[in-house]
Amino acid sequence: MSQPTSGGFEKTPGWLDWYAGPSKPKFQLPANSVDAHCHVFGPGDRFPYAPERKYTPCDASREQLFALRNHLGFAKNVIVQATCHGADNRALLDALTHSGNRARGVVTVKRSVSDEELQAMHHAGVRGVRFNFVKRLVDFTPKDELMEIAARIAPLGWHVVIYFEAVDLPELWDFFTALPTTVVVDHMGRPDVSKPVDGPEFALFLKFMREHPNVWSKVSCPERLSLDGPPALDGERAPYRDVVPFARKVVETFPDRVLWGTDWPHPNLKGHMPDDGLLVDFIPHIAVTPELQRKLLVGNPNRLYWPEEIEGS
Ligand SMILES: O=C(O)/C=C(\CC(=O)C(=O)O)C(=O)O
Repeated sequence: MSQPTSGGFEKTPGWLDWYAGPSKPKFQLPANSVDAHCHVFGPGDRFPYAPERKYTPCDASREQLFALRNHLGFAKNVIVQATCHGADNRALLDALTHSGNRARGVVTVKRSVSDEELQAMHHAGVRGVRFNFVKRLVDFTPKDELMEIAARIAPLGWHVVIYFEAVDLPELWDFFTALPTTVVVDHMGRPDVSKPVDGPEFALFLKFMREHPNVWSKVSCPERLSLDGPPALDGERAPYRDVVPFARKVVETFPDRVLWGTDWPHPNLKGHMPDDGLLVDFIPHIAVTPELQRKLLVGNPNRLYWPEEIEGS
């Protein structure tokens, strides 16, 4: 079924819509599990896509996200601002305020954001800002602007989410290691999984995490990182084998600093659109014991995004 893009927008040619009718996962998520990386897109007629965007997606509303959450068995979501909405966080904030305290957010802001706006975002459930360094997705923002934003959100107890590709880590190292907050890396810093897991490129990423205890990683997006699949489709029980050693290494080396998310609605995939139920079934391949699974899906995300519930318990 083709998904619409409302508001007079036209999807980027070749756009793959999110997968309607995902399977029910066989892996039963532990109680209070968090999908810690997902997005909402529009709908374009209510929340227009940003003029500076590099792609136009199909709509993916909060109602559809929350239906997927319930279908897969997650209790909560962390909604991350995607670049197609630029620094206009209204779709995300609308989703948070309609989540019944079951969603937190990570926004994109400019240095012109006011303290009052930051406070209002905090009240809505925002707990982080995202700095995106993937060149096909964003125009360059000067590092001094980003550092200024990091300094302003630090007193709110927020963290910084960073998105970059593995080859760019050396150049970004000094900036990342100077950030004054918890730092959460999207998708393990996008390793090139054709390279060895014990080779120098991934060793640098592991060193980044080992030497900086404030750095966390999402071990998400095997469907984005995999080079030879097979895709999580048509009941495939062992997808994305080439990503498993990388994600397992991070989960087992840093069990208290890893997060997992679906990345629904999976922007910019080219080859296939995964069945999100089968993506959940990927989790036990990378977190192989119940204890690792509980940390990845429950303990870590709740500590970062809902600490008040843990303190109050
Ligand atoms: O969904 C993701 O995490 C990855 C994205 C999209 C994105 O980050 C964005 O648009 O902000 C990608 O690699 O195209």
